[in-house]
Amino acid sequence: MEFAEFAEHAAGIEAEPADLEVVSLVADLFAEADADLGVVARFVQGRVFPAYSERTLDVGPSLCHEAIARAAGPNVEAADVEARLAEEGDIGRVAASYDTGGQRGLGAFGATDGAPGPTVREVYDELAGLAAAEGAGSQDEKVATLFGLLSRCDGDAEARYLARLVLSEMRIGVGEGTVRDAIAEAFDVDVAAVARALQVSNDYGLVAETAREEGAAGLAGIHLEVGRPVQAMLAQAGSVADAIEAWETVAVETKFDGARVQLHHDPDGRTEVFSRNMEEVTAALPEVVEFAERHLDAPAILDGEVVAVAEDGSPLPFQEVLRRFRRKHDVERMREEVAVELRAFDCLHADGADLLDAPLTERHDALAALLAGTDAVSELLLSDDADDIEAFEADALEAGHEGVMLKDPESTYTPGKRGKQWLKRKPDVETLDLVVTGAEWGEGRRASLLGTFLLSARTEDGYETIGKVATGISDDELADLTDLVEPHVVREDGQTLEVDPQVVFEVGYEEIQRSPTYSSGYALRFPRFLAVRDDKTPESADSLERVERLVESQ
Ligand SMILES: Nc1ncnc2c1ncn2[C@@H]1O[C@H](COP(=O)(O)OP(=O)(O)OP(=O)(O)O)[C@@H](O)[C@H]1O
Repeated sequence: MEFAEFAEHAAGIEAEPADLEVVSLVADLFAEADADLGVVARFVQGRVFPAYSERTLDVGPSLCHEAIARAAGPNVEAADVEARLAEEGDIGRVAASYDTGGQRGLGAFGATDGAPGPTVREVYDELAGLAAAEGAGSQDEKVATLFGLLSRCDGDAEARYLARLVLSEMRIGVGEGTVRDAIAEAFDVDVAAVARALQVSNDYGLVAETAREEGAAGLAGIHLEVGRPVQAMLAQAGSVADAIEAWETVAVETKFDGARVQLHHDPDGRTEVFSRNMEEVTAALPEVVEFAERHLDAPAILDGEVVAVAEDGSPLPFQEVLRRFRRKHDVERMREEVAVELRAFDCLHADGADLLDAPLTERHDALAALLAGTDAVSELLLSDDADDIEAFEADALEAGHEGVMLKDPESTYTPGKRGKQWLKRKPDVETLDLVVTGAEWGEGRRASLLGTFLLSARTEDGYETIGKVATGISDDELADLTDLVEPHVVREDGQTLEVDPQVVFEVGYEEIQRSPTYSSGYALRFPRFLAVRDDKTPESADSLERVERLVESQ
C-alpha cells in the first residue's frame, strides 16, 4: 500500500465524527491493506512497533522539527517550525503546511525529482532503521532519515500523518477498541475472539493478519508466548465487606509494596523481566533472573512484585525499589546497596499450559508447585471470616507490608482489566479519635497484655461505646498500650476491664453502621488502631455528634 493511500484513509477517519462509522472506515482500510495489514493495524493507532516491543523511535519534538525544517527548504529553521506549532498546536498540520516534498525541497537537497512517494512498507523499514540507530551521530542519522521520508511526501496528508506517526500523536480517534472491532468487521470474525487474541499477544498486526488468513480458528490458536509480555491484571479499591458479600470465600494475600513485574522464563533460552507497562527491565534486576534460573526448570510466565528487602529479609519501602528498577548503569554497585527479591502471586503459564482461564486457586497451586521450596510465593488465605481476614492483615502490616489484596478465588486472569475480581483493601475513609473506656486481657502468648480496647465517643454528659479495636497493634505496641491503660483500670471482671476515660486512640475504620451492640447505637466496621493521641484529652476526643455527621455523609 502506498503511504499516500494510508494517509488518505487516515484523513477520512479523522473527519468522521460517528464512532460506528469510524470502525467501518478502519475496517475498509484493513481490507485494502493487503501485505501491509500488520503494519497498518499499528500505524492507524500511531504505533510503529507492537506494544510489547522493546523498540522505540526515540524521536523527540526537536529532532522532528529539525527534519521538517530541512525538508521545507533552505529558508526554514527549526525555530520557524516551532513558531508555527505554537500557533497551530498540531505537528501534523505544521508539517503539511510546508512544501516538504515539492520541487523546492527536492531541488534544494538534490533528491531525485519526481521520485515516487514511499509505500507503507518503506516508511516502516525506514523507521525501523531509525529506531536501531544508536551512539554518536545517531541523532544526525535520525534527522537525515526523517528528512528523506518527508522529502518524498508529496501530498499534504502524507506529511501530516508521517509527522504525527513519528511523534506517536496520531490523533484520529482510533483507539485499541476501534481496531479490535474493525478487525472483527473486516474479516468477519467474532469480536470476543479478536479481543482474546489481543489479550494474549498484544500484537495488533499479528491478530489482524491471523483473522484475515485463518479466521476464528487461527485466532484461537494464538497463545501466550514466553518472552512476549501481556498486560497486567489490575485492582479496584474495595472493602472486606464488599469481598465477602460478593464471593463469600475470599482469597486474601499480602499486598507487597514494590514494583509489579512479569517474569518470563525459558529454561532453554532467556529469562526476561517486564514492568507493568511491558517495558523490559531484566538488566536492572539480576537477582530475579538468578532466582528464576536457580528454581525454575520449566517454561513459565509469573506475575508478582519485586520488593526491596533489608538484610533480615524484612520489606523496605517502595522508594528503595525505585532505586533499582529500570536502572541501566551501576547495577552491580546498586545491588550492594539495595537488595531486591521476587514475591510471586500469580502464574499465567506453566510448562506449556496457558492458565489465563483457570481459576485463581488453580493458578496459585501451579505457582506453588513451580516454586516449591522457595519463599517467593505469596501466602494465600481462603476465608469467609472477617476476623480471620483482619488478623491476616494485621500480620501483614506488622511485617511491614502495605496491606492486603482481596481476590475472587474463582476468577480468571484478565490482562489489562481493572475489574472487580481483585480488590485492594479500601483505605480508611476517615479516622476518629476515641476514648478508651474498657479493655480485655489478651489470650495465649498475649495473656499478660491487654489485647482488645473498648472505644467510646464523647457526648454532652459522658461517653458512649462504639466499637472494639484489636487490629493493627504489634506486640511491642501492645506492651506500651498495656502500660498506658492499666493504671486507669477501675474495675475488673474476669477478662474484662472497665477503664477510666483518660486515653485517646486514633482509629481507622471502613464504615460506621447503626448497631444495637454498643450504647452509642453505632458500630465501627473493621476498626484499626493507628496511634495514641497523647496530645489530646478525652474532652477533645471526637463526639457522637461527629460520628452522626459521618454516618450521614457515608
Ligand atoms: N498480592 C498481590 N496481588 C496483586 N497485586 C499486588 C499484590 N501485592 C502487591 N501488588 C501490587 O498492587 C498493585 C495494585 O494496587 P494499587 O492499585 O495500589 O497499585 P498502583 O500501581 O498504586 O495503582 P493502580 O494499579 O490503581 O494504578 C498491583 O499492580 C501490584 O503492583
